[in-house]
Amino acid sequence: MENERESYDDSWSIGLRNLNLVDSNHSPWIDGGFLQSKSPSEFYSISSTRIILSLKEMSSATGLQSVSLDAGCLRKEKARILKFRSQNGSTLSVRSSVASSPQSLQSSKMVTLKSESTVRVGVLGASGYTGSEIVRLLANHPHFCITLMTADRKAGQSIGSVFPHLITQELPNMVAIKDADFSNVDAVFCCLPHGTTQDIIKALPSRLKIVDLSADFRLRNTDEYEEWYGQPHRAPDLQKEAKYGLTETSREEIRSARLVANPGCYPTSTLLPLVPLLKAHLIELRNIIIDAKSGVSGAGRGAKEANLYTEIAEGIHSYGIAKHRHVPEIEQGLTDASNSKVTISFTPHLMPMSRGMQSTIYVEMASGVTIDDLHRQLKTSYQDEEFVVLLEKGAPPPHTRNVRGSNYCVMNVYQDRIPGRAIIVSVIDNLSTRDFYTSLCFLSAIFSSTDRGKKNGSSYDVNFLRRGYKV
Ligand SMILES: NC(=O)C1=CN([C@@H]2O[C@H](COP(=O)(O)OP(=O)(O)OC[C@H]3O[C@@H](n4cnc5c(N)ncnc54)[C@H](OP(=O)(O)O)[C@@H]3O)[C@@H](O)[C@H]2O)C=CC1
Ligand SMILES: CC(=O)N[C@@H](CCC(=O)OP(=O)(O)O)C(=O)O
Repeated sequence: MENERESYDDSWSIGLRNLNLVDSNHSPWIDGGFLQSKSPSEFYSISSTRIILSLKEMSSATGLQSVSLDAGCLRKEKARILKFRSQNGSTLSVRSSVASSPQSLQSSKMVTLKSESTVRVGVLGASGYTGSEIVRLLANHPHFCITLMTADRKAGQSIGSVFPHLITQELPNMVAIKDADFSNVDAVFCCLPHGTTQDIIKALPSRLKIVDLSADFRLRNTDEYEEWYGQPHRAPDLQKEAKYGLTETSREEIRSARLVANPGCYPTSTLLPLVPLLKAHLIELRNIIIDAKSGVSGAGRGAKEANLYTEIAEGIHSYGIAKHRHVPEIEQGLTDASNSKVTISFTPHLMPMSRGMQSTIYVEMASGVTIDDLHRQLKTSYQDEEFVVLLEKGAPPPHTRNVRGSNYCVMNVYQDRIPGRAIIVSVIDNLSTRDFYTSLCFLSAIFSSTDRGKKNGSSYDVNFLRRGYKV
C-alpha cells in the first residue's frame, strides 16, 4: 500500500506511495493532502464525496477496516467525519484530523507559500514520540516549515533513519541542542523531558515563540512543582510568563503568549469534560473520582524495564496511586474553573496498547441537576469547538481507537445507578495532536506581529491559518 499510487477517476487521485501514510505504529494513515485535484488551484477544494468514492475502492482493494483521513488542509465545510459500509460489509470510518500534504503532491502554489511565508519551526526532541508526531504533522503543512530538529542520543542522524515513516520528507538532520542554529527559526516545539526542559528554554533566544510539551511550566505554583516533581523550579520568572495551553479554555491567552505550557494528557482528558460542568455549578466539588488509562507511548520512547513488552502485554496495572504528578495539574484546572479548592481521587493505569487514553470520571451532580442538564451544558460549551465531540445522549461510550492520531476529545455522560451520580467517559490520543492544535492556535498569532507576516498581508491573517487546523 505504501509504494503505489492509484488513480480512481479522471480528476482525482489518491497517492499511496508516501510513507507518511502510516504513523510510527504502522496504522493505515491517509493524509488529506493525498487527495487533490489535478488542477493546483483546486488543492483545497476536495470534495467529501470524492474522498468517499476513492476510499471505498481502496478499502475493498486493501481490506482496510478504518482510515484516518488527516485533512487539515481541507476547507472546513468540505471535511467530515464519515462512516460508510464497504463492500465486504465492514464499516469504514473516515476521520478528519489535522493538516498536511505530502511534498510530492504539493501544488506549485503551496511550494511558493512554503518558501516565502511559512512559520519556521524548530522541533526540540524530534527523535522522541511527541516530537516525531509534530514532525509528521508539520512536515507538509502549507503554513509551517521545519528548519531545525534536535536530538540527544540520536543527534547527527536523519529523522528517516529513526522513524522510517518519515523517510520521504526532506528535512534537516537532527543536531544536538548545543549545536542548534536558531537564526532561521520563529517558533520551537519543545518535546523534551521535564526537568531538562526548563534549563533549555531558559537559554533559548527570547524572540522565539515556544510551545512546551513537558510539565515544566504547567503548575503556576513553583512550590507545588517542587513537591510533585521532586526538584526546585529553576526558571520561576519564565513560569510566571507561561500560559497553560488548553485551547478550549484559554484560546485568547494562548494567542498572545510567548511561552505556552501544553497540558498533560491525563489533565486534557479530564479537564475538558469537567471544567464546563464546574463552571456551571452542575457538579459538586467533592468526591470527583478519575479512573484513567493510557497507552504505553505516554511514557516516552526511552527504554525502561517497566515498559518492556513482557511487563506490559496481556494485562493492565495501576500506578502512581494517590501521588501521580498530574494530580496538582488537574486540581489547578478544576480549582480555577470553580473558584474553590477542588481535590480529586486520581488513579492512572497502563494499558497494553501503544497509544490512546480513556478517563472514566465519577461525579456527584448538584442538587436538582439531572444527566440531561450535564449533557446540555457540554453540548452548549463545545458546540463551536471543532475538536471536542459530545456523543448523542445515550450513545455507547467512545473507544480510544475512535480518536487515534487525531486532535479529538470524544466524550459522553451517563447516569450512574446510584441516584445523583454521573459517569463521564472521555477519550483522547495521549500522543496527541492536540498539542499541534493548541500550537496552531498559538502560532496563528505570529504573523500578525512579524515583518514577514505584515509583508505578506492577507496570506497570514489568523483566519487563513485557522482554516488549516479547524477542519
Ligand atoms: N508521550 C506522551 O504521550 C506525551 C508526552 N509529553 C511530554 O512531552 C515531552 C516529550 O515526551 P516524549 O516525546 O514522550 O519523550 P521521548 O522520550 O519519546 O523523547 C524525548 C526527546 O528528548 C530528547 N532528549 C532526552 N534527553 C535530553 C537532553 N538531556 N537534552 C536534550 N534532548 C534530550 C530525546 O533525544 P534522543 O532520543 O535522541 O535521546 C528525544 O528526542 C516530555 O516532557 C513528556 O512528558 C506530553 C504529552 C504527551
Ligand atoms: C503512560 C505514562 O507513563 N504516562 C505518563 C504521562 C504522559 C503525559 O502525557 O504526561 P506529561 O506530558 O506530563 O509527560 C506518566 O504517567 O507520567
